[in-house]
Formats: sequence, C-alpha cells, structure tokens
Amino acid sequence: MALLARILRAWLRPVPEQGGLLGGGAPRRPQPSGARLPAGARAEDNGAGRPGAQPAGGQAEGPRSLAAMPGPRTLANLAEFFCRDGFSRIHEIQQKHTREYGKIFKSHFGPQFVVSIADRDMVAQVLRAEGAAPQRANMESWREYRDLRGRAAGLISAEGEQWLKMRSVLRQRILKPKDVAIYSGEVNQVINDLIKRIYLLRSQAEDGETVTNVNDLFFKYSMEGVATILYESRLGCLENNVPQLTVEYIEALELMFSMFKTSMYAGAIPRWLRPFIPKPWREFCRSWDGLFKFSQIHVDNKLRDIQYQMDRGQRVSGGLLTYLFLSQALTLQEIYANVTEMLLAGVDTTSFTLSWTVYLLARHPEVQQTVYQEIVRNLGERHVPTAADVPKVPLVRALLKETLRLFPVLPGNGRVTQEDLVIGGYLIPKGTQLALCHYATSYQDENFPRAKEFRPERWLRKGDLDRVDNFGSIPFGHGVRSCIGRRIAELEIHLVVIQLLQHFEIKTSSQTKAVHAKTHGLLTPGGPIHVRFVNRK
Ligand code: HEM
Repeated sequence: MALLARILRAWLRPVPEQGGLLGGGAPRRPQPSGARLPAGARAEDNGAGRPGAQPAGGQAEGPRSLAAMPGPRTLANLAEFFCRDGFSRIHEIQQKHTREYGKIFKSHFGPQFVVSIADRDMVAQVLRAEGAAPQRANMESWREYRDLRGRAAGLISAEGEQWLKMRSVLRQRILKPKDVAIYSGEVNQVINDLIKRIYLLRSQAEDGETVTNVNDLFFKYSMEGVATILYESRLGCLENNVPQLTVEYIEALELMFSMFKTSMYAGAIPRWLRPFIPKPWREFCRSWDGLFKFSQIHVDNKLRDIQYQMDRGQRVSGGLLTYLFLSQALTLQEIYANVTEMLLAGVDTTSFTLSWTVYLLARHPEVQQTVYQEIVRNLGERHVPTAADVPKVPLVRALLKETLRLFPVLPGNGRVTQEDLVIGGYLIPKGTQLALCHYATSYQDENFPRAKEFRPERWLRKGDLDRVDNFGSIPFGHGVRSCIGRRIAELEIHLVVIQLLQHFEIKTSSQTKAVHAKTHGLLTPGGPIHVRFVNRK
C-alpha cells in the first residue's frame, strides 16, 4: 500500500524526468523566476485550468498564469494514454486537445508537465525568440546512459557550450544543399541497388509487379544511404544476405524504436521505481550498447584506412568522417557519439517519409502523372539525376513537402524555455517544456486551404518574391537547433523519387489497404504498404 501511495504521489506531482527521441513530451518542472514575473502572474501550476479563466491575482491586464491555462485533467490524460492506447494516437490527441482546449493548453503526463502550442504564429514566436543554444527537451535518460558507460553526448543529447561546439563543426559539412550535393554519386549507387532489388522482389511476386512491404525496402535503402554518407562505406543492407553485423544493428535499432513506446512509459516512471520495473531501463541500455558498438566498428575501420594511407604518405581525402578525423575538431568519443545519434535520427525518419510518399503517389495517380511529366520534360526518361538537377523539378520538392505536411515523421517537436515568455497571453516561466504541435497546425485550413487534401502544387512558388515557407508545417524544425540531416534526407528522397518514377508507374494492388498513421514517437504507417511497380513502356 505504501508503495502504491508513493507511485500515485509521483504520478500526480510534477517532477523533472526524461524525454523522447527529439524532444516530444520531455518534462520539466516550471521554474518560477520570481524577479521577472509581472505582478499578478503566478508561475506554479495548480492542476487543470478552465478555458477563459480570469488572470491570477484578480488583475484585468497582464499575462495570465499557467494556473489559468486550460488542459485535460491528469487522470483523464492518463486514461487516454494507458487505457485507450494513446501512445499510438499522439498526433490525433494533439488535434483533439486543440479542439477541446484551444491552441495553447497544458497537460500532465504522470510526473511530466508540458505546455502544448498548436498555433502557427505562436510556434513562430517561440522559435524566433530562441537563443544561441536552444534546449529541445530534458535528455536526462540519454545522458545517464552515457555517464554510466563513459561515453560522450552527440548533437541530440548535448546541451549548451558542448552542443554549440559540435554543431559548429558538423554544420560546416552537411547543413547546406551544396555540402551534400557531392554525395550524389554515392547515393545513386545505393539507388541502383534499390532498383535491382525491386526487380528481384517483383519477380518473386505472383503478379510479377507487387512489392508487399515497401516499408522494409525503404528502411534498407535509407540505412544504406545514410551510412554511406556517415561511414563513407557500404553496409550491404540491400543484398540478399545482409551481413551479420548489420543484422545486429537493425535489431538494436528496432529495440530502440519499440523502446520509444516503452521509454514513454518509462518517462513517467521515477528512477526510484526502476528496481521494481527494471525492463525499460535495461532494454534502453542494451539497445544503446548495440547502436554504439556498430558505429564504433565502422568508425574504427575508416580510421584504420586513413591511418594506412597517411603512413604511406598518400593524400587523404573523403567525406564527413575523414574531415572529422583530419580536423581533430571533435574527440574520438564525440565522433562515435555523433555518428551513432545521426544514424539513429536519419534512418527511420527518411524511410517512413519515403514509404508515405510512395503510398500517396499510388493513391493519387493524377498527381503522379503530373510529377512524372515534369521529370520527363525537364530531365528526360533515362537521365540519372544529381543534386544539380533537383531545382529543375520543383514538383518533386513540392511532393516531399506535402508528404511531410500530411505525415510529419516527428508530429511534434519540443523546446525548454530558456527565459520567461509570454505566449498566447500566458506567462510561461523559464524551464517549461513546450510541445510544438506541428501535426495539428499542418491540418489547419487557415494555414493550408483544404488542408486534408494531398496537393503538392500548393508548395510551388508563383514568382521570385513569393515565399511559401509556413510555420504551420516545419517537419525539420526551425532555427539553429533544426534538423542537421535535412539536406541528406532531401537528397536521398529527391533522387530516389525521380529514378523510381523514371523506371516505374507506382500503382495500388489488390493488397493495398488504407494505411492509418500511428505514432510511437515517430509517425509511422500502421502496417505494411503494398504497391505495384509497373514497368514504364
Ligand atoms: C525525413 C527525414 C527527417 C526528418 C523529418 C527529420 C526531422 C527532425 C526534426 C523535427 C528535428 C528537431 C529539429 C528542431 O528541434 O528544431 C531533427 C533533429 C535532428 N536530426 Fe533530423 N530529420 C530527418 C532526417 C535526418 C537525417 C538523415 C539525419 C542525419 C543524417 C538527421 C539528424 C538529426 C540530428 C542529429 C538532429 C538533432 C540536431 C541538434 O539537436 O542539433 N535527421 N530532425
């Protein structure tokens, strides 16, 4: 009974705990910074508020306190997640709560306290106000693992000065389109293997055309593509017999992603409960061990190659890893950590986006035909594209933007406020965890007319002065802490979409089912996607 009472107390009282992959829902107890609070504003949170509540302290003007902010009640929220499988519907819950409580609302998830924002202009306000080293979420569990094993933090888990130093090194090689354009050749080799694999899988299908699980196919493509750039070597993911080391890595990655669901539960479990519920933390560590081991082996292999060339007085040149070694701007431990975290961040995100793209193309033949015609008109039927060709096919870029608007792999992003902010009329104290709900904003008609419809052309610029950037859809985040792998992902997706459409017409098959998105940290297709790859005449 005493234990039960302790658990309930922990659930119902906000205390700091751990975050998800890139910050969705990491908790932080609001830290009132009294000196900066306007009179009448209370920083502490007293439970669920009511829409339209009066400002605290009886003042008619000035920002309202968090106590006045509406939001679901703690127990109702718990029931939503634990009894109604809310973990797989986080994106829908964003929309539901926005309808019920408005575009800014608060929620408790066990010991976690989060202010959610589902308004384009408020999101812009938060992101434009951020300082030199924004904090996405409380990455306590990630850092705890790294301290336990004596490992360094990478870009995702590092903060402050340490993050700033690593970001300024890495940004020099992969942040701009021209930095990654040099990888077109390597990416095209991977695409070549992918297309061969599609021919093979088709030949094994009864109708000679259907591929029954494009999710799996694109997972292998993305892993091979990202690793080609990060490790400067091939892994063999698209071969018939995938090397054992890669198989082990995929297992660790799968464990990590099944862990996101588990770690979301774990995020609500205080550390002192671990002896009673040990599995989530044990698996979290086991999975990180596997991911680090894999990266370390590949990084060490490359390091040996470089050393070998240097010992023979040969000129050494190469990509990202070679640059990191030669510049010595990062320690070896930091290189391991960054490559590990980038691979983790880069594989599923890219592969789920590709799966959604192909699904949408199969479901919308008229859109597919328009994109194909643009490719043929501007690049030809057989030309193997490079990064330099992508601006000639604006519809391909628009296709990716529209896919990510409808299915943003990370349906929400996070920030921990670094100073007191007034947002939507509420005073948000420094240290508050914000959830930026860009799944919800992506589906608001005021941001995107006929928002539910798949219309890539909405992203086409009408003239040189026209900017279609829209804070309603920011699938790669925004600002100095935005996705550092964005240009890599775009290169991999743009080039493969062009080549897929040059080779095949993508059609639904009798086995293609409507696929519902599920969130387990990432927005994934809820089941395998089947499509037919029909030869172009
Ligand atoms: C379609 C593919 C991808 C999507 C939608 C995506 C999305 C995101 C988002 C939303 C963030 C958080 C940004 C913010 O807080 O403002 C992020 C961060 C990050 N992403 Fe990506 N990402 C993708 C691909 C990649 C790839 C290919 C890599 C690496 C090769 C990568 C590496 C990272 C890293 C390291 C961070 C943390 C950056 C930092 O904290 O400084 N991502 N990504």
